[in-house]
Amino acid sequence: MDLDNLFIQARNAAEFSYSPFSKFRVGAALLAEDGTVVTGTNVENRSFGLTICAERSAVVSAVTAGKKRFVALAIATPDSEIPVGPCGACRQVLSEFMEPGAPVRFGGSGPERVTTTIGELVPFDSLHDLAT
Ligand SMILES: O=c1ccn([C@H]2C[C@H](O)[C@@H](CO)O2)c(=O)[nH]1
Ligand SMILES: [Zn+2]
Repeated sequence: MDLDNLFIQARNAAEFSYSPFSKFRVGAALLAEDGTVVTGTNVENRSFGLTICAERSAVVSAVTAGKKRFVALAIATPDSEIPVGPCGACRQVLSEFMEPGAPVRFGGSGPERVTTTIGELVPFDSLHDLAT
C-alpha cells in the first residue's frame, strides 16, 4: 500500500462528505498495521461546533473495527486547490495511535502534495509514550 493509493482512497471518501454548511469536503484514509484501510469523511451539523472532521471520523471507525495502530494517513481536500493539513484537534487524536515517524500525505485538487510525518505535525509530543 503506497501513499498514492492511500490518497486515492481518501479522495474517494471525500465524495461521501456531509458538508452543506462549509461546502468543504474532506476525506481521510488510515492504513492500519494489519494492512487494511479505514476511511472517514467530515460530518457537519447545523450547530456548527458539533462538526466531526474526516480524520477523527476515520479514527473512530477504525477503533470501532478493532484497529488501534496506524502506519500511514492520507487526507484529501478536493475543494481546495492547495493542500490543507489536519486541524489541531485531529493531530492530537491521530498522534495517540501513530508512531511519530508514520507518514502523512495531504493534498487538494491541484497537483501539489505535502508528505510529512505525524511527528512533524505534533512536535514536542512528550506525552506520546503514555499511549499504548
Ligand atoms: O483537517 C480538516 C479541516 C477541516 N475539516 C472539515 C471540518 C468542516 O466540515 C470543514 C471546514 O472546516 O472541513 C476536516 O474534516 N479536516
Ligand atoms: Zn480536525
